[in-house]
Amino acid sequence: MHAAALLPLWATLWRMYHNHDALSALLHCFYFTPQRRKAPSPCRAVAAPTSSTAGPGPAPAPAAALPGPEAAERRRRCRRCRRGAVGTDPAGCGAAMAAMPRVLNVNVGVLGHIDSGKTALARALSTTGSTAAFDRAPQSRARGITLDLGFSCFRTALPPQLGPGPGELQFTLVDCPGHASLIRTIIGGAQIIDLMMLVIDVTKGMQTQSAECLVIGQIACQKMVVVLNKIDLLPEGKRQSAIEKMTKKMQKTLENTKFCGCPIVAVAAKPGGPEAPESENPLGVSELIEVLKSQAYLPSRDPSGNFLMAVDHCFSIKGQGTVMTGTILSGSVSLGDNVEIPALKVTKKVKSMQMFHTPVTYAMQGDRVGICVTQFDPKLLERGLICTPESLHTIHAAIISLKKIQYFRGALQTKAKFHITVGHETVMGRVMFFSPAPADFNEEIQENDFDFEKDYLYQEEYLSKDSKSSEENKENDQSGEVQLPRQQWALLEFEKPVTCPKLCLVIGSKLDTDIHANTCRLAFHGVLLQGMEDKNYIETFLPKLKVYKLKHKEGQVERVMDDYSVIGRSLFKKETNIQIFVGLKVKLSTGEDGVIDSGFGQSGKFKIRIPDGLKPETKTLLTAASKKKSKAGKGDANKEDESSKNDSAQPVTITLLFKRYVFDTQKKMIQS
Ligand SMILES: Nc1nc2c(ncn2[C@@H]2O[C@H](COP(=O)(O)OP(=O)(O)OP(=O)(O)O)[C@@H](O)[C@H]2O)c(=O)[nH]1
Ligand SMILES: [Mg+2]
Repeated sequence: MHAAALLPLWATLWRMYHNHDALSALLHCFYFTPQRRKAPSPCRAVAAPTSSTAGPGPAPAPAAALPGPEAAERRRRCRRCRRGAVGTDPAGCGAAMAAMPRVLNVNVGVLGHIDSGKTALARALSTTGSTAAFDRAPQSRARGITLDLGFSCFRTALPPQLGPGPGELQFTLVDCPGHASLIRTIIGGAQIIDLMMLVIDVTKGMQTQSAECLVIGQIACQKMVVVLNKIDLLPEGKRQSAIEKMTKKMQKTLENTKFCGCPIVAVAAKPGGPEAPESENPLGVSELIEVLKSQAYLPSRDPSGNFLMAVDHCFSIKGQGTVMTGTILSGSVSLGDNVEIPALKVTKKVKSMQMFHTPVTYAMQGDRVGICVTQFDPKLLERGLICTPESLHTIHAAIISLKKIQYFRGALQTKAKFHITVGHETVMGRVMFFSPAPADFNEEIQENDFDFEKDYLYQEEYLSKDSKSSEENKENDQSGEVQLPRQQWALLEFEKPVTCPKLCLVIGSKLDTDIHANTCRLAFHGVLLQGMEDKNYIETFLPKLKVYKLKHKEGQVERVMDDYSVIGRSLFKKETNIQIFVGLKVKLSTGEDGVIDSGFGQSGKFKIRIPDGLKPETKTLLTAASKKKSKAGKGDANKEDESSKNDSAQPVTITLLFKRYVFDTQKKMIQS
């Protein structure tokens, strides 16, 4: 056909390209299933999420139903992706995107004990690696271990569970270090993954850091695949039976975890070890890829909220600017947006972006993206967070909701210091644990809120089945059962301020424990509910926190004064200012209610008023005791003192109960 004859057709297609509805109509004819073909124009009614990043969460509202600015924003985004950025559909134009070859991205963490072969496995699986992947950094090479997160990827065809249509699935592998001292980096890595591979050296089985990685996975990750590596080291004749034995062992280990029943795959990522030639083919890798495909899911992604990205690499490109690569943890980012580097208090405009080596104008939660800015020295930021300006807060203290990690052997005691990972930073911090008031032990868990109106009970230690106060509680409980609250909290006070998003993950650990001790260093995990930005939070913020200690004092009735008053002792010290206790209610062991009336004498004794009067039997009891005492004391002045010191000699005890709020500057005593 003559080229000139093609011109009208080309002009039509060009017009269609600039007319969203017409283009989708054309694409529908080629690609869509009958059900989808019925979908209305994508700009007016948004189809179910279909992009690389949209998840199975609630379907977005039709743009028409949205308030003015939001609908306008949708249309604006639609125009952008129509320009052809593959896999960048920001939930605005689902139908058009569904027709394009999609690239779905799933982030897979590679975690495990040191030397289990994580990097070898990442290398065996990947087709592309970032500059720092596969231990290419000089420091890593010199030490022969992974020192930082390494990123690499490979692509496969879309597995059936990820929907119909043309497309590819990209697995981004996040190779974590295994060395115990690098656990902070491992925690950071685990927070950006959707799926975890726990690499186990098949000749060794679970090791200390495999267990720690499993704990981190339980906290931060939804799905897991166990990879038994180095099967080439098993004697060929016994290989299969050894693999089966280890598989059973692992199944048992995982029985009580959320990964119970997860797939277990045997491989040799680098048969023959370091000296073997590169040409030696890994074993079991294609089976592993099939298992990974079967486990892949569309993680729930949300473009709303503030933009936050974990930057793992920063470099300059001559003539372009500085590129920061990383994973978007929340929200979304568009060309021209301002982003802040909070650690440096610097704000820059996004000049260009790339995803999967393709220029894009928009990216959202879960995407791996390179963001280019100008006039920024890459040496200033090797790793860290970037975000919507002023969306992160720098805090000196925080209230978190927390749970003890069951494998942590020590007690969690108030005033103890822990290494606290808040989001992506780790600092030392002191903790104070508190629980609901006993009447509220069974209250529903408040996931993302903290109620400052309520009263909370101070705890010397986190309450668990084996904690000291639980033991006491068990003794006092008639059924002998430990009563534990459904939710507990802690106040964290940091040694230096940390910058973090709201509601971020918090992990408390004892990283100073000997790394050769076979013990879990991770102590608790939780969610940050309230950060305190004011440096003077002790004066300005803490008084709002109504955590109380329950004070319990006991003394004895010394003698009866009259039908409506008794003298008490042994409740206060000689030097106590009894005046501040005047008016507080007490209870006698014989059942009468009393009120502290005044001090009595100089030795800490006091007078109690009994508004309803003493019972006759109490009077008899006390009079008999006084007679006995005075008989015993006759002729020996010291003996009265002796007997008054002997508590069991006194038949009637006095109990004083009151609350004192820990952060009340006036130290008021409160009784209900
Ligand atoms: N024989 C054999 N050796 C392997 C295999 N996979 C890894 N290795 C060797 O095990 C050693 C450790 O491998 P790496 O991949 O660096 O282990 P790693 O888990 O990444 O180590 P860290 O990141 O430092 O914790 C290297 O000498 C590898 O060559 C395997 O399948 N078979
Ligand atoms: Mg490694």
